[in-house]
Amino acid sequence: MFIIAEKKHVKFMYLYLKSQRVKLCMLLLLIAANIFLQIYNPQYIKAFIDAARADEPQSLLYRTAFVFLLLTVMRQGVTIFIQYLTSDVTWKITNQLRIDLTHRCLAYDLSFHNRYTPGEMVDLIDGDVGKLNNFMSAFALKVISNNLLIVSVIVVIFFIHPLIGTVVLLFSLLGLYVLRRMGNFGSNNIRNYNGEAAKFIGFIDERIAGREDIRAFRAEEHVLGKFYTMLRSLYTIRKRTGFHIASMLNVGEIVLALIMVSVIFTMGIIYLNDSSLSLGTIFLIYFYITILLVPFKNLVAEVNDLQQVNASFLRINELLDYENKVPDDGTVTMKTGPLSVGFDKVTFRYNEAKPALQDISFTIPSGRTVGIIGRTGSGKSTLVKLLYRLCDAQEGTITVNGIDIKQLKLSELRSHIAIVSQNIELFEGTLRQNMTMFHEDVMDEKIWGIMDILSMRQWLEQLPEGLDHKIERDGKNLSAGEAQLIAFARAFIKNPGIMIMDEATSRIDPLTERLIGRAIAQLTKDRTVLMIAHKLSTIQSADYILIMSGGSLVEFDERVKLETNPDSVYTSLIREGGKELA
Ligand SMILES: Nc1ncnc2c1ncn2[C@@H]1O[C@H](COP(=O)(O)OP(=O)(O)OP(=O)(O)O)[C@@H](O)[C@H]1O
Repeated sequence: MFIIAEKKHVKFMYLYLKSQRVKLCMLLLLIAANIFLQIYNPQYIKAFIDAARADEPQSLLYRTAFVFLLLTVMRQGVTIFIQYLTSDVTWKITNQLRIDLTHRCLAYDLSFHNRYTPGEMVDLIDGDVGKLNNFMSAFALKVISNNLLIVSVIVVIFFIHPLIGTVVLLFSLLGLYVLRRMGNFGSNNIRNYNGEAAKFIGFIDERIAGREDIRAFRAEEHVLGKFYTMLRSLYTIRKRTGFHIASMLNVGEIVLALIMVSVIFTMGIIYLNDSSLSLGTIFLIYFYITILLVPFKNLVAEVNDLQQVNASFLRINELLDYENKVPDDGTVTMKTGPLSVGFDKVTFRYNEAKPALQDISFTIPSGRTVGIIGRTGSGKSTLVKLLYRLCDAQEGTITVNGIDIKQLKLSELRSHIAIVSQNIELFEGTLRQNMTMFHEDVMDEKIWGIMDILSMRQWLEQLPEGLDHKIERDGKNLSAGEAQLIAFARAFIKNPGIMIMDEATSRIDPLTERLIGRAIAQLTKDRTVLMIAHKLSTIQSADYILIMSGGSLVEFDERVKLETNPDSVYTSLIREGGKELA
């Protein structure tokens, strides 16, 4: 009845609290000891006052005062230990939650990533979990202690004087009822605020990442205008929320004041006058009621915290409950080496709009290279996204080595595929870590061998720290071409059965492109390769040609056959001198 936390929070926390049950039991024992000391200690004040009024020997007074002090110090010791244990447990739990959320963000499909910007995800994993951490740290100390303390104090007052106990109980119930009602009221406001705040962070994140284009195309005015509009909307919601919190705190204070006035000043004076209670006992009741006021005030503040945390809970739950459209329930494994790839009547839509891919069917035999061409937006990248299951097709089947890719565990499928694209992501770390993607078991000799194939030895040798060369965040201290060569090195190290090259040489100058032509030939040897290209010259030695247009497959056949067929789209492209397709 007194507990203000909601059932779903308790259930959610239980899932994470389970792993810390031993420490939690210790925590509960310590809280009980703390409350016992808090309730028991004032008895020595009563004993002291009554002994002083009864002219008891001074030694008894000293002894009573000493025990009171000793118990007070003990209580402080227990409180410090509770605080230590609480933060230890909550950090462990919330760190686990952070790991779970990050893991899910990485695992979720493309439509999830369409919905959340990176900034929003950061705000959720860091901001919302941080709020949860603060709440959970306070939970043991405030919610559990306060509720237990309220119950204990009321029970003790009841034993001292049943009528005063009943009045205190009634006021407490009224106060808690009001708090509960108000608690449900504000969480929508706070949820709105948090959602808008996350969007705002996402907006700043995106615009700062694009600062070079913003400056180059003089879009500062638009950015500042949007910044201002978003801040205004945040301010309006915050003002509404602030008013709600302030009014709630005031109502709490009024209820508390009512208890004070009616119980202590009225009833206390009456019973003192008719001598049915001693001064020590009246002081004891006064002391207990002042103890009671503290948890009450805390609970008022807690309702506010709880609203904040309720909104965070909702957002975290939304992320945890997201139905991943790429379920990872396959079990089949595959041999290593080149693997055939088949699409059978595949249709895929990103949203309700026109399908990005429609009724696509083709088979690439293992170890062969297919050059994929088509105009911008024709669906080439979507094709490969489906192959490594960034999203799943709504219709049709995709197979690798004759196995439906949904029957393979995601990690198994992806371990057989490497991608070299024009947008390589580099991470803060060493060159070695960026090439091996943090796999520490890759030997340096292997990396140097790959550098030779990519004609990068000279470049690497002139770096003072060699493979330990520090790459700055986003690879800022590398040129776009160097970054792309690192992407090639990654693919060589992974040594996959299927290679995807999405405009892989677009950022490399023609001389380097020629130099690494040999490397590409080696990289594509004994593998199945899907090579997306905008230039016909890039795919002139491919085994197969696949031409896309508006999400449909226009042509798929062996290159040699298409070249000798005067009616093929491929030959017409060559005839038109269509070296550039996009
Ligand atoms: N994440 C996404 N959400 C919604 N629609 C998308 C998404 N990615 C691509 N599309 C749409 O799907 C269609 C095919 O896009 P896709 O990126 O596959 O084309 P592409 O042939 O690879 O183009 P390009 O040569 O420019 O890279 C386009 O109309 C595009 O607008």
